[in-house]
Amino acid sequence: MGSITPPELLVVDFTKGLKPGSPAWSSACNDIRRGLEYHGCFIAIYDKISPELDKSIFKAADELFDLPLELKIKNVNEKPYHGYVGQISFVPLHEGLGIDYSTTEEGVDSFINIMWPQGNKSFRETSFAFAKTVAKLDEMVIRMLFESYGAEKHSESHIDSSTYLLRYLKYRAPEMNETSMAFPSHTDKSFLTILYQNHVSGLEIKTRDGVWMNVNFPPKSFVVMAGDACQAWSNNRVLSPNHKVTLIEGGKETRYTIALFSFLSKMVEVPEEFVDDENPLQFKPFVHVDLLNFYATEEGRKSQNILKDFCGV
Ligand SMILES: O=C(O)CCC(=O)C(=O)O
Ligand SMILES: [Fe+2]
Repeated sequence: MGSITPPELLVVDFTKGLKPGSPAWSSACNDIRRGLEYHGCFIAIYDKISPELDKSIFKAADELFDLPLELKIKNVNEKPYHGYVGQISFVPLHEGLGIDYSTTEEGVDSFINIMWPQGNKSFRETSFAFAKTVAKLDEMVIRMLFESYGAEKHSESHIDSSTYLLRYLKYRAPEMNETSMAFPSHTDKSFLTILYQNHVSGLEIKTRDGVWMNVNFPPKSFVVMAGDACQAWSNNRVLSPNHKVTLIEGGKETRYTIALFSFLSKMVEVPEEFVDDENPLQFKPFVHVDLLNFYATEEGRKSQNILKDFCGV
């Protein structure tokens, strides 16, 4: 696919009220699919985050990371990479916390009960509103991606079985002589990941040609990225791209990213639409959290091709 990779990330504009069946809808479906196949991600222009919510989500991030470490480490989850991450010697700039089931009141409340037992109304409302709003974008992308593969009959049950992990991610500016590598190269284990950043850039993705590309977020934009589960679902058509975060050396500002990761509570399996004589089935059905559990093992972490090693036919 190398030679036909477009040099820039595709941009899909969701602000024009895409009507299902309209020519603009079909062309957006096509761009979503091309974006996820070529680069494994695309830029979504989506204006449903109001200026107030934009302000309050980064204020919420400040407030959260300012909590004492003893409290932050209480953000634990039996699912790997869902809770507190930080204090890692080779990733010194990074800290993250996760709210599982963030589009449900119970999910947000159980996080708040640990961090602020006395309650925190503004953090609660901000996190919940942000997660719900971005989950709507996730749903739209799923519908459009499935439709572009003629697999639309599977989108409703997929959306019904999606759960959303909201992660607050912080990368402090490097000090003198400190690494500017803020988060090492990896692929996400989610189905989709949707990223929203403050004004500090740093995300890079690796193209199919193996070239690292800086990602710039235009105003009101998100990066929608495929995770390994989406690559498996698509029988390897979609790319789950390697990506990393690098801060500018000498930069003084903190990068915040608010990320929404979608996971499936039903089996991840390749729909029959992807399989024929020319495209034999490549992956066995699997339980999504088992992919995370595999990645948490030494074998999984060392794997150069996690899908093949975990669920390859
Ligand atoms: O901060 C970012 O832009 C990327 C975060 C990321 O890749 C992750 O948490 O998986
Ligand atoms: Fe990631």
